[in-house]
Amino acid sequence: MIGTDKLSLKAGQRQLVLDLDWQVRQGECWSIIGRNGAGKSTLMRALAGLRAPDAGHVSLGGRKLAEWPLDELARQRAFLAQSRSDAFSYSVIETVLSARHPYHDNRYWEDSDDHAMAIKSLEAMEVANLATRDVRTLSGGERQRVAIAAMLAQDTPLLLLDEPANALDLAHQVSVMNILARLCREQGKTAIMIGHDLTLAHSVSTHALLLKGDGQWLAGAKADVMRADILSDYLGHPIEVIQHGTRSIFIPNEETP
Ligand SMILES: Nc1ncnc2c1ncn2[C@@H]1O[C@H](COP(=O)(O)OP(=O)(O)OP(=O)(O)O)[C@@H](O)[C@H]1O
Repeated sequence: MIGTDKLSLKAGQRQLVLDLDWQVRQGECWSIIGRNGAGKSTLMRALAGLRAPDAGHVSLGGRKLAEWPLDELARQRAFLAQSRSDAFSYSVIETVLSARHPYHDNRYWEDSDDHAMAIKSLEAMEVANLATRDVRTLSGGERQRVAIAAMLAQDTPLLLLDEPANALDLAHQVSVMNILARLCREQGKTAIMIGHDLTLAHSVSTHALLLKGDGQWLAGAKADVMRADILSDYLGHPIEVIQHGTRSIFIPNEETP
């Protein structure tokens, strides 16, 4: 589906990711995990084709990202950025409909398919009742759910999400993550998401990519990678995993004085 070949990413002189060889297959749901500044968003932007690699390359469907025409790429992947600012007065429904632009070819206006998809996505995110509201009047969590709805409305095979649970209350964190996991499981979508909640990441992901922030990385099935010893090393803080029925709960250990 998407993969990297000897991908290197730098921030100034700092090596964030070095020689990343990584394959993500259709239907998989990956979490990218690392401490602040480790390079997660930088990698996500490179996967979306919004940032050029410093070395190596990203491939989508066996073709280098740089070789994809932008309109075709827009129908393959949707990207949820970590933050957004709304400079203009748009309604919620207009915001979601504008995300359907890659399907318009030479057409200016949306058709009933676009409307149906937009409403379905807003309903899935439980914000259909806000359809006529100005996006600038929404709360942080409501705005985040509209942004995720806009992403779902694009109906792309690949979903790239930078901290989708940001600003969401507990119930919506769980429901949004479950929707993403279900899209992968039942519709064969592929999701790659960044998140800091290890318990939530473990419950919905099939795989994890850990970044240390100095170039080192580790990728694999969550059972192999999301282990207390490995996470403690990558996150620079002792972490304990507690089994609760079938669930794994990740808690940071108290530091001894
Ligand atoms: N244009 C830039 N110039 C210099 N440093 C940059 C630039 N852009 C990003 N960085 C640095 O690169 C590092 C990686 O940033 P990135 O946003 O990818 O981290 P992250 O893992 O997503 O962090 P967080 O968990 O805080 O969102 C950070 O230390 C950041 O300050």
